[in-house]
Amino acid sequence: MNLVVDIGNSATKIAVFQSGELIDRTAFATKDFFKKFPVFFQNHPEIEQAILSSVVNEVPEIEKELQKHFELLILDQNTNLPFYNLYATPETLGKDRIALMAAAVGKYPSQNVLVIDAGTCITYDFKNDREEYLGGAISPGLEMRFRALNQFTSRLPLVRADEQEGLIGNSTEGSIRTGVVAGTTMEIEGFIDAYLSENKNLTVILTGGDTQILSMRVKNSIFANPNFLLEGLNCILEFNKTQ
Ligand SMILES: Nc1ncnc2c1ncn2[C@@H]1O[C@H](COP(=O)(O)OP(=O)(O)O)[C@@H](O)[C@H]1O
Ligand SMILES: CC(C)(COP(=O)(O)O)[C@@H](O)C(=O)NCCC(=O)O
Repeated sequence: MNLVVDIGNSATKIAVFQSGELIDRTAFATKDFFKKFPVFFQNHPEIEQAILSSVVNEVPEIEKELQKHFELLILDQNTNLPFYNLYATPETLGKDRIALMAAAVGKYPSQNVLVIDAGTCITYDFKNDREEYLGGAISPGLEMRFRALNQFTSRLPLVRADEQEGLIGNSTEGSIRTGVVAGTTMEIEGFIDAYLSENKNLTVILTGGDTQILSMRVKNSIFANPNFLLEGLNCILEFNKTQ
């Protein structure tokens, strides 16, 4: 059994995989790790190996805690990967983006794949049918857009996404929701259309904390999979067992 740990900028996600299948997962604020992890671990004493991916700066205490219990692979720029990394600055590439590309290779080998991760930021990552990772894009996530409008103005309230928003917002809150949620949806559709125009056979995955709200709105054909990153971490762990 494998444990995978993904520390993002908003939340920590942990999951257990058995024979390639995700059998349990949980998510919590990273500051609660030492409260939440022991409870989760108690239910899975069979875990032997673990992988950790983090995009936040300091997690030595979490690393130590995991190393106490498991053989731990810390994902970094030197980890063996099942794809060719052509990013110009691999040393600064987010570990979460590496995991997403590993999932793309593991689940869609020999295909062009665009992975859109709607988390704190929205990342776009592309690998081609020769298993080459080329890069993509980084833009602000939904929560970040809502908070930026509130923080950088005097009069705009902090708004949250709601069930739906129209094309024409007819109130301050409605206008913000349209700008943020419909605007992000159009951004995503625009990126997908642009990638499609250059890559005829393209598989598109949407993942991250805002998968649900955005997958309901995006018109293009996509696979919504909120666990894609966790699955990629498991692929990397398995890949390194066989090296
Ligand atoms: N209950 C929730 N708590 C925090 N964020 C949430 C929640 N539900 C949805 N979200 C959205 O999910 C995003 C975080 O997604 P996630 O994939 O966990 O991000 P990260 O990997 O960057 O930590 C937030 O920016 C927010 O828009
Ligand atoms: C772009 C990110 C902040 C996304 O983080 P997330 O929204 O998943 O928490 C992260 O992948 C990161 O810190 N990247 C480093 C820069 C790069 O990938 O080039």
